[in-house]
Amino acid sequence: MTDDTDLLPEGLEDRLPREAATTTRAMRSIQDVMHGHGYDRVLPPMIEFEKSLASRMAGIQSRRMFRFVDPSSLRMMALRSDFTPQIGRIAQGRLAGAARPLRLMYAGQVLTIKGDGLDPAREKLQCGAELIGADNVAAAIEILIVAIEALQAAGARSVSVDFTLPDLVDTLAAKAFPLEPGAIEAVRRELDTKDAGGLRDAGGEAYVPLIYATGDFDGAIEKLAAIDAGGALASRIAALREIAAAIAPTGARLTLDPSERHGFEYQSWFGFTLYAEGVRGLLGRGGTYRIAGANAGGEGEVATGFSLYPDALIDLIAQSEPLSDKVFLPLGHDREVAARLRSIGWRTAAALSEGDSAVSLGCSHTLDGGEVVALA
Ligand SMILES: N[C@@H](Cc1c[nH]c[nH+]1)C(=O)O
Repeated sequence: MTDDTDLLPEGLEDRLPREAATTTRAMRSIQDVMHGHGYDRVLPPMIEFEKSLASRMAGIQSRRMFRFVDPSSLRMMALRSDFTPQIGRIAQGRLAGAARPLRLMYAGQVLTIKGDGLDPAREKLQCGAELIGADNVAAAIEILIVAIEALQAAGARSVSVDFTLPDLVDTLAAKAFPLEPGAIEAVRRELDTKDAGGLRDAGGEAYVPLIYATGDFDGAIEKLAAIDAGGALASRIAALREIAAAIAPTGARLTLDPSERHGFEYQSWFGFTLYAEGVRGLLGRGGTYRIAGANAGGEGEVATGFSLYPDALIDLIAQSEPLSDKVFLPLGHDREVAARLRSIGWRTAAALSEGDSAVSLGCSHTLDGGEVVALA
């Protein structure tokens, strides 16, 4: 019998021991990589003022955040839907005086009111790293290498990286391919759907070749370079080539979709999406951006970072990860021997009554006269 009190709302779920064990292992592997590259972990709260989450970077929408009035302060609060604005707040707040570049990392859960596209999950694991004070090619290369290594350490196979230029339309519209102010949104929309006819109708004829500059990086970047935008894209193309060459040794497959902007709410000149073989949907996203703050100047402080969303990867690999061994401790066992076993890495499960056995407690081994013996 299941009654209402046993149900969870749509898009929320429990992870049972097997998946939870893989979650712990994968999150640890990811954090070990970020930590190894010099990133320090910070732990922001789950909830904060809506304003500070939504105003830190241009383009953030609080529409998808769970929001409510704080009964105590009577101010509008929100549950975090993304760690990055919180890291920005910390970097611009208590760590405003810390030396730059500042390397911070985070891991935890984020929540949104609605799932994203085909993915109904409203709560997700998110972990990532932010490099604050730099948004140049060197920063982009470091961030990408850390992200790819972290995914590989978590167990992802055949990682692929899709590059994008999040502010491409703004850059081109500024001079090379001018657009009526009212046409910019329409051109962005038609580029999203890759509709050449719609683009022409919206007055964006010059933007049509962008639709075809997609696919495998080497071919697509040639096509992008062939678009004569009066030099407006030259430095970006050179930067993308440099980044691609630098991350080639990771073995990740590279693609380019210069006008892709889904999920890139606040990124600036450089953005990327991460995928892996067998994993449905994206595994991560990142890029360059600016953080607003009283000390950051009118333009904001530059930064580069990435976020991983490892849930789908965990679901894929949990079934094939061996459960760790466990030693059954019979009634009356020697507690010192058991403590010594744990200190060298064994897990133990002790009998509480005569009825408990190695099998009923799910053990792989048993302690027999001071010796660890594998169950037949
Ligand atoms: N937080 C962004 C990715 C990102 C991190 N840093 C810069 N961009 C996201 O989840 O989409």
